[in-house]
Amino acid sequence: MSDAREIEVNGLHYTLSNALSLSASPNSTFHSPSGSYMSRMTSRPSAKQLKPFNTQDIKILLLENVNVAAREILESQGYQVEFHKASLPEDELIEKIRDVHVIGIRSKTKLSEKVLREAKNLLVIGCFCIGTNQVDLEFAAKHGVTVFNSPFSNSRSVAELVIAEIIVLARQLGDRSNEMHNGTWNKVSNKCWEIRGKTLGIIGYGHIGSQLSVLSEAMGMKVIYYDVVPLMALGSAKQVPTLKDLLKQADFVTLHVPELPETKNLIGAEQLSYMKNGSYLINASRGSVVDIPALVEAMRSGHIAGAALDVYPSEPAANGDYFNSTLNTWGDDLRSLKNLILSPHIGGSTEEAQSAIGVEVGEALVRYINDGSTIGAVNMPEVSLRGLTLAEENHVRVIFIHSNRPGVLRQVNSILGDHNVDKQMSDSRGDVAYLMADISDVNAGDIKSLYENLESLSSKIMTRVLY
Ligand SMILES: NC(=O)C1=CN([C@@H]2O[C@H](COP(=O)(O)OP(=O)(O)OC[C@H]3O[C@@H](n4cnc5c(N)ncnc54)[C@H](O)[C@@H]3O)[C@@H](O)[C@H]2O)C=CC1
Ligand SMILES: O=C(O)C(=O)COP(=O)(O)O
Repeated sequence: MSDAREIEVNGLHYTLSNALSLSASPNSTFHSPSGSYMSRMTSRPSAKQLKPFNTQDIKILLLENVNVAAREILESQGYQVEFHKASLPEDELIEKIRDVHVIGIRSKTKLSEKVLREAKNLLVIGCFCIGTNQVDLEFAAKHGVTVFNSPFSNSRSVAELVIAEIIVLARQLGDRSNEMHNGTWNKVSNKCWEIRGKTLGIIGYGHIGSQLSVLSEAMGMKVIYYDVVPLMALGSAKQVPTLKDLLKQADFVTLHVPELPETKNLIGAEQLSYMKNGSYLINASRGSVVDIPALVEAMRSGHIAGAALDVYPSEPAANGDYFNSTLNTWGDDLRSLKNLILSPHIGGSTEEAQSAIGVEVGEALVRYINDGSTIGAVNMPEVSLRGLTLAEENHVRVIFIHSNRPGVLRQVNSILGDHNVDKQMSDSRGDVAYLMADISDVNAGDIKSLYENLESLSSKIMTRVLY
């Protein structure tokens, strides 16, 4: 087209001629992944695929062996995807994050303020896991960077691991297996128990805790739980009013809380002392939740008969010979204990969980990049508009992320007001607001001025124009 011009937005070359040419003939590399739940929910035969910019330009960095399902979804959109098996050291991460529009991580990569400050082109973060404690969510939101996670796709895998650990601890199976590997036959029943009729105390009755509740009752356990909010008991489980009540009654205590300032060392020497003599502790939540030196003492004294740890205050960034005393000073103390199961943060590491997470977060990223939808975001208001249709030519979708303060909508509407505003939705979360508007009668030249006028508002955090 004769009026083809380029502007640069977040380091992306934005070809204005596409605004008109794309509505009739969507780019062949630009389609929703087939089988997508959301696309089945939202697409109509005449739905128009919005195009934010030249998709070849979208640079995505995937770390920590994010599942191949996600890579396929992102590559099928024409985005440039760089994949790494491990997490990156901070200096390398900073170097790489400067250049990318999207980053996909799991639980290891720390996206701190220091790292995010360098991420000048970043639009969106995908946490291909449940936990989002590794990301400075507030800093990201204040800089217009939306964060998605997968809230429950690995919950079942964690619950199943914990079921296995309860039985392995009750039967001292880890020790017996180690002995056999070393050539020792040691047939004992002393302090080996059935789990039937024993009490499981679940701390944190969310997605994982409640799933575990159902599974453990099916095996004949009694379930009590403690949570900071009142929650409906599943089956015959009972919520107890205090953590101390739970610790005093449970034979097995298992932790399923997020990493928060309030959950740091939630289980320390005092809490361990409330636990029943000969009881067991399981932690597959976050390493910061248990005071490990206190646990070592409680196990050495025999007060705690066994424990399973899947998570640690410091975890290696990659697989290999790294779980040594340089990483955690108490490493050797742990290794010397009997009936202690140590696993390398594998609670969510199953084929089923990883591929489901890959699809879920991969699709959320595509919807955000292409349509601006924040449904499922953990740090932004959730906003979405129905898609544009092919019949709606010369329409653009404007996304304006801004400081949540009085008067902004009036200013935005006076900028959009020269066009017909077909749909508009806005919502806020704390200090940040997210506005989406579909406007019609927009020609290629208008896009640049729309963009520039919105960018000039002092409330602006980020402007995107999709067309
Ligand atoms: N080991 C692994 O591979 C995995 C570990 N996780 C960890 O498990 C955690 C829990 O996961 P979900 O069950 O999906 O989370 P969730 O958000 O569904 O449930 C967490 C529950 O903990 C409760 N809670 C928060 N603070 C509490 C406190 N101080 N005391 C008692 N209860 C409190 C909340 O009210 C909520 O009901 C995640 O945040 C993540 O850190 C999650 C997946 C895999
Ligand atoms: O989902 C979570 O929060 C987990 O802890 C699992 O993390 P991972 O994907 O194994 O790094």
